[in-house]
Amino acid sequence: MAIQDCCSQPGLRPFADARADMLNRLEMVAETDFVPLERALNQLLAEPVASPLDVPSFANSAMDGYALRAEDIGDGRGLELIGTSLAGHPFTGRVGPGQCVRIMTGAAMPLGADTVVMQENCRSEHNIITPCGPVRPGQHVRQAAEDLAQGEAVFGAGMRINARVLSVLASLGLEQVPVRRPLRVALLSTGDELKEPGELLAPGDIYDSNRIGLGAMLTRLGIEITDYGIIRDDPERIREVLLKAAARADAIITSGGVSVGDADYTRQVLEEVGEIGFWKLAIKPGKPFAFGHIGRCAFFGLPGNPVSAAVTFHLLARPALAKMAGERSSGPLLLQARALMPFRKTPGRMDFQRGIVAPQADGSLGAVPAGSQSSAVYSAMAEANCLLHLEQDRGDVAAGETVTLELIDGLYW
Ligand SMILES: Nc1nc2c(c(=O)[nH]1)N[C@H]1C(S)=C(S)[C@@H](COP(=O)(O)OP(=O)(O)OC[C@H]3O[C@@H](n4cnc5c(N)ncnc54)[C@H](O)[C@@H]3O)O[C@H]1N2
Ligand code: MOO
Repeated sequence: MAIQDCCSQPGLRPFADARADMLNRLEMVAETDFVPLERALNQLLAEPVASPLDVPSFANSAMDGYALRAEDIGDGRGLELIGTSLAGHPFTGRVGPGQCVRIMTGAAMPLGADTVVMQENCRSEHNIITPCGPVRPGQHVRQAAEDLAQGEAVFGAGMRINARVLSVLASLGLEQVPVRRPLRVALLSTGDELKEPGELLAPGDIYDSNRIGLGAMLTRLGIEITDYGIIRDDPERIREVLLKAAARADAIITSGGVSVGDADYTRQVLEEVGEIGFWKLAIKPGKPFAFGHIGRCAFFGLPGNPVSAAVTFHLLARPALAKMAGERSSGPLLLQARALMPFRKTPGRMDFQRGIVAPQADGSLGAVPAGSQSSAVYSAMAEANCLLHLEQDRGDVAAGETVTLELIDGLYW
């Protein structure tokens, strides 16, 4: 049975409460840019989009075959072939009684015709086409405005422009898209032990992995990053950089130096040059996460441990940035799965354990821990495809219990 440990630290802020408080203190940075379609990927729509045209704008065939009049079908008689309609080259005449037109997929329906029969279902002899088998009136015709009608609302403001949204915008013929001005985020790592990949490590050094990972996530969110690199554990230097960054960024994201160690200066400097909204949450990983402001610039101090940095980015900084950017988001889709193995959990902090979830033979979802749950072991995190949400006060999870999780595969990290 799990027991309350001596370090559960009462007074830590519960996750949901801190998150709501943080979101309340943030305002949207609403400026609009017009960008060409090719540069709109990953940006947020700044205005609602209504369709400027009917999509499709003309009735067209869904199959290669023959366009004809449904009323001519039924007596088994052949139809006279009077022309061809190709995609981009419509037939300009009219289909009259007893006539048909050869038509290709995407080609405009000729005047007079209302139905298409696939070529596989027709006999063709000396310019006479005889449909065989049953024909449903109107079959294989894509009607004008079947997808979108002119003036119809297509997307709301704040929609993220992914590849699918981008394709729809292109189908509307839009060349320029109104997008929210990308957020400007200053990114830095703190720590005397940090080296850039490629540099030689002195005893006690490690490579800075947080900044590259956080930068990748920010890039996927369409954010403009100013990279301040690795800042050594020197309060003067940290102060200088934070003030410089705050003067031009909408938000600053740091990693490291937010705990209680002798060289943990980040939070201390924040207190001097800005204000702390909160510090220390009842979450694992990520307990020492710090949120605040330097002037109008939001500040997110992520813990240095790599898993803690990534998880707090996802749970706290990401929704905060979404609010600031005016993104319409419905939050993570939480799923239920069966624990296939026990998960160790100490009551006191909400635990976002890294797991691997997969469908089982009976169709239900089953989850196992993705290796080590240490907040310093990022390789296990890279293996994971989900984050379990284990409530603050609960203890160990027994095999067979139902757990709540969110998928992380295929997102921006
Ligand atoms: N006495 C206590 N010690 C610690 C506590 C506590 O409550 N009392 N909290 C622990 C928890 S939980 C965390 S999380 C860490 C967070 O510490 P900091 O945010 O101050 O981070 P650092 O001390 O600077 O670094 C922690 C760890 O992460 C490594 N690191 C730092 N930056 C990077 C980077 N950019 N890339 C890769 N790895 C990085 C660093 O070398 C340390 O190993 O504090 C606990 N301690
Ligand atoms: O919260 Mo720390 O992030 O447990 O390692």
